[in-house]
This record gives sequence, C-alpha cells and structure tokens, in this order.
Amino acid sequence: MAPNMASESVKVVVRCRPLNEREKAMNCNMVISIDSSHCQCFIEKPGATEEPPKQFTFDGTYYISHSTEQIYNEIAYPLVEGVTEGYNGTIFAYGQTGSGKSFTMQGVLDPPSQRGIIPRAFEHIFETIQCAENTKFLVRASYLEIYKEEIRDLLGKETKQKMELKEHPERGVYVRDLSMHTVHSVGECERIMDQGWRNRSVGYTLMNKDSSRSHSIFTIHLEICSTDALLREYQEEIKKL
Ligand SMILES: Nc1ncnc2c1ncn2[C@@H]1O[C@H](COP(=O)(O)OP(=O)(O)OP(=O)(O)O)[C@@H](O)[C@H]1O
Repeated sequence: MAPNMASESVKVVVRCRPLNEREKAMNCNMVISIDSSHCQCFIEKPGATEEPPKQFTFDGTYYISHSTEQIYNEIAYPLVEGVTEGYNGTIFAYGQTGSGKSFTMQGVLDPPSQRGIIPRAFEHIFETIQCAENTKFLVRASYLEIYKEEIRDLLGKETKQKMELKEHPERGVYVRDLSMHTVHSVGECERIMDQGWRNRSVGYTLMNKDSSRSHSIFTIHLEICSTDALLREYQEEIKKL
C-alpha cells in the first residue's frame, strides 16, 4: 500500500493499459512509464525526446504488468471492508473510450488475476457474511445506465424506459422506481451483473470496438442487523404480551 493511503477518504489511482491492436498496427509507442513505489506516472511527448517527461503523482499507479487482483487488494479491499462495517463507499472508474474501465470493473474470467473489481466485491461481501456471528445481512443490487442524459434501469422489466431522478431531504438523490434485487450468493450477483451488462447501450468507437457508450452505476445495498438486538426486541415483545 502506498504511504498515507489508509488516512485518505478519497484516493485517486491511475491504471495504464497495454497498446491495443489498432495502436500496434499504427506503430505507436508507449509514452507512459510508471514508478509504482513513488506512485508517479511520467508521460513523454512523442518525438520530443529532449523534453523532460511530464510527471504526475497519484495515490496509486498501476502499469500493464499489474493485475486487477493487486488493485483490488490495495485500493478496493479497505473500501469494501468499510461497507461491511456500515459505511458508504464508491469506486468510480473514469477515462476515455477504450481506456480500460470495463476491463477493470467487470473484468475477464481468464486469467483469474484479471477478474473485475465488481465480482471481487461480491466475493468479499459474501465471505464476510459467512464468517459473521450474531449478525443478519440483507444484500440487494441495482444497476442503472445513463445514456444521452437519460437514466435506464438495466435490471428492470422495461429496460428502455426513461427513469426519473428525484431528491429526498434525508435520502438525497435517488432514481424513482429503480428495481432492487435481493441476492443470496456470489453466483446470483454475477448473473445479475451479466444480465444488466447485456442490456447496456453498446456501439463501436475508433478506440474500442465493444464500447459501452454510456455511464453505468452498479450498487450493492447492504443492510446489517445484529441478531442479539433482534433477540432483545423479540424478548421485549414477549414481555409485553
Ligand atoms: N489492463 C489491461 N490489460 C489488457 N487489456 C486491457 C486492459 N485494459 C483494457 N484492455 C483491453 O482494452 C479494450 C478496451 O477496454 P474497455 O472496454 O475496458 O474500455 P472502456 O474504458 O470500458 O471503454 P468504453 O468507455 O468505450 O466502454 C478491451 O479489449 C480490453 O480487454
């Protein structure tokens, strides 16, 4: 873990992907190099070798040799651990088309080290649930897409229907009637993720032949309840009778 990372509530990390087929065919060179131990990223200006590279510092820097497993363990693990303790957490993947957002969040099955952050979070949460004593968990998932300024429920009955954005004085901003799906296992979560993924708006861009063309938000809602508290409540009710 990079120095001071544990104390930051917002961490910004950068991941560099390998050249794609199109870039290789155009004989492009890598212009990025990374010093992971100092969380630094260097960008050279192509053709200007005499100019010093531009230097940027992040909370974490990952090169083409790094796996999603490593990113999960260093960045996402503490955040998801916080969620299992009742805190809110968000992982926000940002970058131009073809930069590797889906590769990082959704991931691939092979090699296993490149499984995505979302399925790793499912596994992490269900492992916690299995080990927890005297605690009951309710896990629900929702998945929406924002495409051309319109919101769609990727897990709803009518995935093309435009949803409404609302604001509540206590709950904050929310999407009215967004479907929530109770999940009991990692497998069920994966099925829901795949189902929503198939409903996304996709298309071709010059940088990515399988571009998703939209923004999407996958949310895992976790309700945690101590069974001791439940038992006490139940005993109180019995006393009243
Ligand atoms: N770290 C990586 N290692 C190997 N291949 C990668 C890596 N990152 C991305 N790729 C490959 O690059 C291509 C584009 O990645 P991806 O679809 O994840 O981009 P994206 O940012 O989600 O794009 P869009 O916004 O257009 O949906 C994919 O073929 C993906 O497999």
